[in-house]
Amino acid sequence: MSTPHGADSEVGRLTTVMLHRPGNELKRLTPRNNDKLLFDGIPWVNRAQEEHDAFAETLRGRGVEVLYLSELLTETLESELARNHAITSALSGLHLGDTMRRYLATALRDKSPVELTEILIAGIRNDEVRGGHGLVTSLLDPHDFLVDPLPNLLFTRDSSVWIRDRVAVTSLAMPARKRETQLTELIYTEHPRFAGTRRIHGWHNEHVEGGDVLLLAPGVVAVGVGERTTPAGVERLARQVFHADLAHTVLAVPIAQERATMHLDTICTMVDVDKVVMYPNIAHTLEAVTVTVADHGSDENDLVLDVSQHAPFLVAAAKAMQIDTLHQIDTGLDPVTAEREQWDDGNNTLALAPRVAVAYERNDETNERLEEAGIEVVRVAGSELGSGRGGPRCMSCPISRDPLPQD
Ligand SMILES: NC(=O)NCCC[C@H](N)C(=O)O
Repeated sequence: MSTPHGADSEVGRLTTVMLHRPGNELKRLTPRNNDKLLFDGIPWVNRAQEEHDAFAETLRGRGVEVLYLSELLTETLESELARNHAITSALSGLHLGDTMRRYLATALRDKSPVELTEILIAGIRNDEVRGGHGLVTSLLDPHDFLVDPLPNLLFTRDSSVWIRDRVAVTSLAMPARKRETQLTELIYTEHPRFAGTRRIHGWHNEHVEGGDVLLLAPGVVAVGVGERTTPAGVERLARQVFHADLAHTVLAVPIAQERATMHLDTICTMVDVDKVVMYPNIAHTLEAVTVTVADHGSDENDLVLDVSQHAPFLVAAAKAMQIDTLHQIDTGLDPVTAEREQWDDGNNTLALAPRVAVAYERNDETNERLEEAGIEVVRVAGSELGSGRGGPRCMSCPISRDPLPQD
């Protein structure tokens, strides 16, 4: 029997989370490729691992079961079907050519689940391959990747998101991250722990990234629309959650298409049932479009959506959540500190329960604001982890949260 999983809020007591401990994929980053691979610097890998281990230990210390994506993947790859599937998808890139694709397919089939996991995550560089040489490899640079490394797998938030008892495998927008969802989809499809889990969305659908999806309250889902999640992505997700009866309201929240605000959770996260920590420099201009069901129709595509005018985000959110006010706690102190701490993921907190949130220790002012508002701040180090531009929420995919207590 598989364990029931799922979450219907951002702040219900966190019981199980999926993390990815950064590994050799981070050692692939160089000053030549870090922009393309979506890192703002070259992390010191050992220190990043220490910081990540401390983060995981903090969660365990609070009673959270920590699952590692790489361990789930290795267990998944015990199945020959899953192994073949993983190899075929990893080698589907059109840059490989038939000669190298054939060579790698044969070579990878001989690898153990542990070795294959490592290769799927850390990638393969042209100069690391002994056979299969031909036209393509002689024209590629020795440092070019035949299979791209996945340094952003660290941010498990983005490649899948649980909405009630369903998991949405997302569809990542940036080329450097596309392969991540091949792995999450495989885990959720083939790993025995997730047997029987029903899925929505998928990597072949319109772009939706987990960092844009906030479960504001049971039945209310906010979705940022900007650099990553597209307008068509939020429409697809809305159709699916309404059709599966996972929510009654979706709030589509336009955010600036910039790196600093790549996901909704870079500017706003929940720390209590009625409190968000939010970037004040945009708080007053942030808007939302409220989407509900006008007619369920006979299937997902036939469902008719009711779409409101744009309204202030905090007002639209409170209305959908049926609360008087969604309170805002500001990032930083003054606009410049706020900008610095927003960049360093001051907004990107991970709630462990109502009024308990994990945050990067470096964001002194934001953490003080949170404490003044009655939030327990569980501080973790992120000097190296932060170079990928993600904080505690980005680095965690909640697999189970307790339902919120009824009052
Ligand atoms: N939810 C998040 O904001 N995730 C952080 C993703 C950072 C990663 N380097 C990226 O650019 O996609």
